[in-house]
Amino acid sequence: MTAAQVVVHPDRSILAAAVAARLVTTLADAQSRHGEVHVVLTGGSMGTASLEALVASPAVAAVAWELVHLWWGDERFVERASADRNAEQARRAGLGRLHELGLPEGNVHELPALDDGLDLEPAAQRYAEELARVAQESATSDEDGLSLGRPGSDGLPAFDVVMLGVGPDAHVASLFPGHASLDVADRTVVAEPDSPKPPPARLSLSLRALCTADEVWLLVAGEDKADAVATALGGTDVVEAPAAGVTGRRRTLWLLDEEAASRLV
Ligand SMILES: O=C1O[C@H](COP(=O)(O)O)[C@@H](O)[C@H](O)[C@H]1O
Repeated sequence: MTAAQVVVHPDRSILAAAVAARLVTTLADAQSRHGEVHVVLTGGSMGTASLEALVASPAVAAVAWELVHLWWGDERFVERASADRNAEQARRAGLGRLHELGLPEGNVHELPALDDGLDLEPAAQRYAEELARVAQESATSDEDGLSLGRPGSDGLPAFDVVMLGVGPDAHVASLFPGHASLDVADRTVVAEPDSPKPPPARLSLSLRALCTADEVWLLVAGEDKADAVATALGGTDVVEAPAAGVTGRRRTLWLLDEEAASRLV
């Protein structure tokens, strides 16, 4: 477990630009060490704003997008084309630009949607299988004995960066305060049938899965999140503030705007 580091930016648009710049640098750096990289995206206000800033930045072309895999930390279990879906919001934020730069369609790993014809639990299982399949492939050597990427652990690819938004109730991904999904330690993907924030049916990476990343970045802007930030960083229990329980193996970064940081002491 790593101690949290806090970086505060003046406002949400500078925060989004700073996240985009940090992502480009972190991925280019990671690629110089091990080629293939795995990033977990977040939905929500800051996830979308950061993606918009990323695709608008000339520096985005510094990443070898053909070697990037994108995952989602959580998803709303609604129809694929619904504007409620984090993946659809990412498409609307300009994900297509990354495909123009070489990101293969097959490297964008969306969580299952309602119209895939699965119930919630089997849908969670299907994403767990997708994670395990790609983890296995990444660890496999080609004919020259070179592996494409790094071996992951426990059915997961080696996540370089996990990005997470934080709700006003201190939820992350679709892990909500007091919910049973927080206790799941034996699965990488959990089903949440009763989210207090609509829509109710959701899928989420488990807390254990999120914490396998090299770097976890919590992206938070706005005065309405100030209490959640202060509570999570103040040492509150994970059951009360799920955001308090997510840490990266090498780094845990809280990237805030001044409003979100306003109640930190
Ligand atoms: O429901 C969700 O909420 C969080 C935070 O969203 P925000 O709009 O309040 O920033 C988000 O990170 C998560 O992915 C999403 O499903």
